[in-house]
Amino acid sequence: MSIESNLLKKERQNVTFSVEELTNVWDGGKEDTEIRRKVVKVFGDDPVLKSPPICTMTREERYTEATRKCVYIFRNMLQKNGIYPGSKEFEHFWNAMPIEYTLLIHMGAFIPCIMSFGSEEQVAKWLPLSANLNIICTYAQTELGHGSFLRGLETEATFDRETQEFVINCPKVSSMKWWPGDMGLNANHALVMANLIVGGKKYGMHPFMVQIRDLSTHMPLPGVTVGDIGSKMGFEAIDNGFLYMKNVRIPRENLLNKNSEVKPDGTYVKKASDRLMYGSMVNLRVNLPKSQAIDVLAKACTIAIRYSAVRRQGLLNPGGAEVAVLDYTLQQHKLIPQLATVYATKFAGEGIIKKHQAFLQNMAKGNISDLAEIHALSASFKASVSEQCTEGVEVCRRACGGHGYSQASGLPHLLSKVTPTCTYEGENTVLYLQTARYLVKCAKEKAADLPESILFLVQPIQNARGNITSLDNLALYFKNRAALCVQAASKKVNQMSNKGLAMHEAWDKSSVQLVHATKAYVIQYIFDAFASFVKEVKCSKSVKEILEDLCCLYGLHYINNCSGDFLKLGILTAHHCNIAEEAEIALLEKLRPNAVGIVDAFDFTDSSMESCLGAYDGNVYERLFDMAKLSPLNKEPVHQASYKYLRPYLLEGRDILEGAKSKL
Ligand SMILES: CCC/C=C/C(=O)SCCNC(=O)CCNC(=O)[C@H](O)C(C)(C)COP(=O)([O-])OP(=O)([O-])OC[C@H]1O[C@@H](n2cnc3c(N)ncnc32)[C@H](O)[C@@H]1OP(=O)([O-])[O-]
Ligand SMILES: Cc1cc2nc3c(=O)[nH]c(=O)nc-3n(C[C@H](O)[C@H](O)[C@H](O)COP(=O)(O)OP(=O)(O)OC[C@H]3O[C@@H](n4cnc5c(N)ncnc54)[C@H](O)[C@@H]3O)c2cc1C
Repeated sequence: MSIESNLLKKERQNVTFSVEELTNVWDGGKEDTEIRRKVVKVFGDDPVLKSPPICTMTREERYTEATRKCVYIFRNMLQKNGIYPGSKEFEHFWNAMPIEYTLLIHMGAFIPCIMSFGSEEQVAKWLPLSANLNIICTYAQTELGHGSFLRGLETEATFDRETQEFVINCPKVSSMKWWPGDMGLNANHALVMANLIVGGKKYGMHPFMVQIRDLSTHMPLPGVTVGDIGSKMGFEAIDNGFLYMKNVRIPRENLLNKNSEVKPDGTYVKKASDRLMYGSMVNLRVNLPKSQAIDVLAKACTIAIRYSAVRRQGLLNPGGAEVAVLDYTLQQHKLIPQLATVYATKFAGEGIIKKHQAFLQNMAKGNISDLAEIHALSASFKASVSEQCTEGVEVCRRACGGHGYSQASGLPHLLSKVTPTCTYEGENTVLYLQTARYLVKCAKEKAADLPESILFLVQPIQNARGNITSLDNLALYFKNRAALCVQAASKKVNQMSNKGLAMHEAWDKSSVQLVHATKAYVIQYIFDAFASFVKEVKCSKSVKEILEDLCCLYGLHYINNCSGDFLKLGILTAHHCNIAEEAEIALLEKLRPNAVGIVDAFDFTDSSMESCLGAYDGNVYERLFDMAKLSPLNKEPVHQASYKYLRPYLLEGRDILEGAKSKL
């Protein structure tokens, strides 16, 4: 056993709580852990799902492998193993997916969209086809020229009464669809968001099913230009695409018409609120953060903490032995708060998923009164989580020194996976501003008219009592700060408008404060949700203590990073800030011996991380060397390029050196 493996073994011997129990808490119960492990094993044992490490493949190979595996999973594997929609196993299969997969937009965005936008007949037609991969469909909303401002989308769907068809057109280059996943190469259909035009009148954005490729040859249909947008910062396996449509005709029935319809005579019938058009985005903002951001940070923490426990560099005691870098307070200060972020966002996110499910049930009964709240909450939650996780993964990557820059560490892949979560599903700034609109409105309401999650905005500020680092007091500081920030931002909008600025100008001039206030609001939500979870969760004392410490650390780390704000608003004094700083450092020291145990509790398999630094056995140096040997550049002992371009000069060098030798 290598020295490094031994070091990790010792770390595990010193853990003071049951790792298995924390895994159960993380999964939502013992039964869930068992089911997740069963599904992960099915995937892990299947030889068809084996591929070379992603860092040894070209983009084309990665796309090909990811598509091959996905088709196998969705057409054969799930069925063969009884993993059906609605089953507990099905809930866990995304956790077990290979490190790269395609068809996420088809399965994760298009299918929910067809359910929320399609009539019963349309769902009956398209759902079985898409579930069986008989059609592959993308969600084509963003255009080259517009992504955030949806009213600016340019693609048109004009009703032709004569032929009972819609004619789909991208009038300009900037109007072509750009970015949708699965669109460039795999999709033969697109759910196109286009401006509906009937009899010269514009009705705004509507969803249309458009066939873009021939079903037998897979060639683009007449009027369709489609392809891959090229290499990006990450997402190498995914065929994010462009789609340029010129006079593409589709039948009238292809307008997804659950919420609105065009009758054969051209009458437009609106059946539900326009806002429901945005429902698909709320769905993704609620559901994607866990798999695309929180789990990604959890993996980065696993890699960085295991590696930091075996990486020895420098001395803590003069004359003593070299120490693991995790023993430095500064390394703990970088990494352990990231663990707290993983826990806080995961459990807060679960609360939002539940709220969204309740909203969907009410919506099915025709009640959408909670839409504004769930939109505001999901928009700011997605923005905050994506930001926190992206920053966290980069902290983890840099905390691994030089090896963190190597693809073999797995960290660059995780960083490039999490970074676009700040952009897709709504650019973060734009989403914060959406929530700000809601908060400013709520701040003017009476308590009786507000949902519980927002009541604190209009209630009197309460003073903290007792230990300033108790979870109750921390929750109070976050609430007070959010309330004061929202009030200050609203006041600024009003002052600007009272000075004679038009409302949109007043809004723009106050937007820095508005976004700041929204961030304060969503952090208080996340902290409060995590603290409530920690209080209520049923588990042993030792696991509870870990969760309480992580929750407290989440709060203190945040407060210490923006203590100026708490001081400025009069919520904390300089004395409080000093106590908070010392309390954070004490918590780091307390959590340090359990850090490896806490990441072990995430229970990631080595194959789900593909990291030489983060594998369970800690054998980092052998793994790095083995991976380097697999580099395609090392296939031959002499690379053709060095031989071809360098050899003439090397020969000169040889002659000079040998000449010098003969003169000696
Ligand atoms: C794996 C990767 C997958 C990636 C996939 C993608 O990226 S797919 C592409 C992802 N792309 C994006 O995510 C694009 C991001 N852009 C957008 O979502 C919208 O264009 C916008 C919301 C920014 C503005 O839209 P706008 O200018 O048309 O609207 P407005 O500001 O005038 O507001 C009108 C009213 O509607 C309300 N309302 C708005 N949204 C929602 C909602 N979801 N629910 C409920 N309500 C909502 C809003 O609060 C306001 O209410 P108020 O105050 O009047 O009572
Ligand atoms: C990996 C990836 C996958 C994607 N997948 C899909 C997909 O499957 N389907 C799909 O339809 N789209 C997809 N997209 C597109 C994505 O949804 C858009 O890129 C996103 O909505 C942002 O829009 P934009 O690119 O137009 O940015 P812009 O809106 O042009 O943003 C540029 C800058 O302007 C700022 N800005 C914009 N509006 C305002 C405002 N009102 N106030 C202040 N600042 C503002 C933004 O904050 C940002 O700093 C994907 C994108 C990526 C990166």
